[in-house]
Amino acid sequence: MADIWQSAMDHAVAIARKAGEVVREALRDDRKVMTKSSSVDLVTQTDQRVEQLIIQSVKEKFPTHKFIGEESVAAGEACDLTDSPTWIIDPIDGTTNFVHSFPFVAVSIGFSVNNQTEFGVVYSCLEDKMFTARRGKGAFCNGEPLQVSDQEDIKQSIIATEFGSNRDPEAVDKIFSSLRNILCIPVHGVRSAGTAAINMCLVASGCVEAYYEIGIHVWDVAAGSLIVSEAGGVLMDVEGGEVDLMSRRIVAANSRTIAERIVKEIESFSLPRDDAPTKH
Ligand SMILES: O=P([O-])([O-])O[C@@H]1[C@H](O)[C@H](O)[C@@H](O)[C@H](O)[C@H]1O
Ligand SMILES: [Mg+2]
Ligand SMILES: [Mg+2]
Repeated sequence: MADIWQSAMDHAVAIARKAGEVVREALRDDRKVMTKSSSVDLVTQTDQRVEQLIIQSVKEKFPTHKFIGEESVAAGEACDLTDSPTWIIDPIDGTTNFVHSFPFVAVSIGFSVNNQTEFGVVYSCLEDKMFTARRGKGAFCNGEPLQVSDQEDIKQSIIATEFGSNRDPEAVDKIFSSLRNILCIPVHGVRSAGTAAINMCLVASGCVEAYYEIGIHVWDVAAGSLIVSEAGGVLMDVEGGEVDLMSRRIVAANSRTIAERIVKEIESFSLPRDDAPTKH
């Protein structure tokens, strides 16, 4: 049977590549930096321009589809995930990297129907790596199949995490306490790419055993989650239950063993959900 979402996925790949060109060009120019929720939550005109480019081109081709876009939500639109086909867009994942020319920046596009992610596309613009996954059909990087690491020993593992843009001292204490616990297991190392989407693609590629973070948003991880699971990995909440993409927290790992081991060391906390009715 033909795959009914194949043309949407092809479109996502084409538009992510185009968006990546815009990002690469913008890196050559001066970047005017603005802030959103705090002085360290950055946004540029390129984030906004790329999001509009993606939304406009999808609207032309799929006029009934819905959107959750990082910059549209920042501008006051609702973050509602219904059963309708919905494109979940992070136009630049790694805006702080982009601002500083730190060379990991991604365009992330997830596509959800009936609350299930059907495909995910993460384009790592500066590495020119196109990560894709279609539900039930595997994950790929530039067309080559991806497979998570088979390392089950946490002491032989590299773990990725991020500090995010939360500077609330209580939250920062918990973030550092989790990091300390994990480092002292001890693990081989801890890494931060500066983008949730690329961290997840590193899990899918087998370069790091796990990635966890509290503070992400649905657009950071919608595409990456499918890429991880289709590469054979697992997703979990930081307290060990089922992952909830609206809950702002995630563990993505090569295996249940590594995910559960990390969960034991994380000092969890909660943030307002992305779909909280009072948030916007
Ligand atoms: O704002 P943005 O650059 O799209 O996304 C951020 C990046 O993925 C960062 O690595 C992560 O720590 C934050 O939690 C995200 O919000
Ligand atoms: Mg992001
Ligand atoms: Mg972004």
